[in-house]
Amino acid sequence: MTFRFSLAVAAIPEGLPIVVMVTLVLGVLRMAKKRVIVKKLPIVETLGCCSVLCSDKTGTLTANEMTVTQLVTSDGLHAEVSGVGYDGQGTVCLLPSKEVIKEFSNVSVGKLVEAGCVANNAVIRKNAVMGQPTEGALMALAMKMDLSDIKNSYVRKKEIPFSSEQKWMAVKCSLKTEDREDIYFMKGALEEVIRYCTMYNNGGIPLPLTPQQRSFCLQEEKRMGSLGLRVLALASGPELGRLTFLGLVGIIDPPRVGVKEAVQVLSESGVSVKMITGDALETALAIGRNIGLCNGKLKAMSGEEVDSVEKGELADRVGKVSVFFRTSPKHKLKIIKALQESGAIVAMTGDGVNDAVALKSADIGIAMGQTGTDVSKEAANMILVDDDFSAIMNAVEEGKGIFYNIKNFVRFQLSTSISALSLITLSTVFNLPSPLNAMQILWINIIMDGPPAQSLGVEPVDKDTLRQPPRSVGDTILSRALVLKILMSAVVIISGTLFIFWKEMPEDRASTPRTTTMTFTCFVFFDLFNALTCRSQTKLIFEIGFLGNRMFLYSILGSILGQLAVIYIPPLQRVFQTENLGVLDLLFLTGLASSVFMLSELLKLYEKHCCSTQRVQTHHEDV
Ligand SMILES: Nc1ncnc2c1ncn2[C@@H]1O[C@H](COP(=O)(O)OP(=O)(O)OP(=O)(O)O)[C@@H](O)[C@H]1O
Ligand SMILES: [Mn+2]
Repeated sequence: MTFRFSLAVAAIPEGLPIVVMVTLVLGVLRMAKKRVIVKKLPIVETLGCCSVLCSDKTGTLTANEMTVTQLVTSDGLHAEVSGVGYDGQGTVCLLPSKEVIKEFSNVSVGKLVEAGCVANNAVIRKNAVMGQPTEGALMALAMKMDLSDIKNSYVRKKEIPFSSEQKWMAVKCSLKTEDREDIYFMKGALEEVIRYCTMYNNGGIPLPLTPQQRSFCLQEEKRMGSLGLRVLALASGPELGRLTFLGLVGIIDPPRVGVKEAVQVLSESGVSVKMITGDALETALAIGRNIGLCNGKLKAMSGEEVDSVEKGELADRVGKVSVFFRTSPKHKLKIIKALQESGAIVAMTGDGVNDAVALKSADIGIAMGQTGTDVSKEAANMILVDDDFSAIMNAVEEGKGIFYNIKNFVRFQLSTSISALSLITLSTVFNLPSPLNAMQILWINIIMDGPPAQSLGVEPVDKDTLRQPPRSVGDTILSRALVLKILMSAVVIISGTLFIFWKEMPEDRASTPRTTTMTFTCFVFFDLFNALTCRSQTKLIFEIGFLGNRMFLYSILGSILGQLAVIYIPPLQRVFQTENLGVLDLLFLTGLASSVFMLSELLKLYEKHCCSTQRVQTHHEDV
């Protein structure tokens, strides 16, 4: 009865859920050290399957530190703006004359900057922006022209707030001093703003907006956009739909440091990075090239196009596109859904309220800890504490590593339990005395589920594994190759142990303490050698190093000492029904048990050799 019971205990891999849990938790802790907060445990593992990373541009790929660097008025004056930051240092110079402009010394530039300052909700205090950085940049521009106080000479009567769908905002004001009619100030994407305009400003005098004038504006917008600038159009007038177009400002927003490298590493490890932005085509392309998206071979798609394409067809097309521009939150969601439909596991990074829906529906939603909005952090299941985009790379590697470690663990555990089970089944079937007694099986079970097994879960994972392409979600842990390897190890362990059992069996076929002690120790040694080779699926022990996993060393050492205690300490001898073994016995058992290790290492060598010749062959075919 006890025997059957211990058998059942041994056969159930109780350690599996624990090791999965422990491995995931340790992964989460390691990621926290790299400044990534994971809100749900299983996300860590999902990261290893991530094949597409969609990213919002502003604030994620770029620093969200916006500065106006140039402007064009509707009557064709160009000016450049110097100085960064929000302390009002810097000047606005007309080109090409380099004439410095202050206040309304140039009416057209003055009106343009005034509109940007009045249609604005940002406040600059102590050299820092409170509000949207885009608006902060326009405030800083006004400060450079000594125009920032002009906002106070108006009373605001109404605001039509900005939204990502609408892509513009406007305010309705009247001058405090005079009792004149109301005036609207509007800012936003050029194609939206210009729809509300009938006139354009020419040196302070409104003239009808001709098609030539429109095309001039579009051309200027493209020119600024291709420099990677975010372009905003400005207008003012007595009524929406009867506005006077004032001009364009170009706002620079530098890419974050390390983004370019991170994009490259991610692409090399099989994660394709895509940008989804609300900005215009040229801006998106310029930034995309700048950060090395898709090696500069960019294919773009607009939000409108996303809407117009049939649902099924969209899934086929989104995979090839790497830049989505002029998108609204609705489009972001559609793109994510289409990518998922095409079989991709999608991660999405974003910082804004407008990214929240997409973050929620992506398989992995990633928010920015410093600059991100609370809504985006709430919707995400992972947060980059320092807004460091390259931390995603570490997180993906962590995800791959964890799957790999769990696989090693499963291999070890299954081969042990299959061996123990078969040994006992065989001896029962052939009516032999039991090779292991109940206590011994329980001891084996402790090794199988306990420290040596658990420490496989914390094996440091080598770079080669991490650079492998993301696995598909359909991949099972127990692939055919793995099952074969497990069976092979089991066969070696069973035959070795049975051999010892047979060799140590006295003539009368009644097993003595020496028989079981030898068999028992043999099995335990086999198990420890098996654990050693299970530390890696592909690498030889010399490549990963004997000392690479400290936890593993300690637990193996502990197991060996434990085993010796069980054999040599009298009270334990009584419990385990063991007796002293000679040094030669131990050496012999060690030699025999190492065979399972040798065999599996040889198999790794062979596989390596095969792989490399195969690679050479395919390489030749490529040529
Ligand atoms: N405060 C604002 N007022 C008026 N228009 C704005 C403002 N902020 C942005 N825009 C316009 O709306 C467009 C979309 O901005 P939005 O912030 O929605 O982009 P997004 O989708 O978050 O993309 P990304 O963060 O990648 O730039 C911008 O290209 C710009 O033309
Ligand atoms: Mn954004």
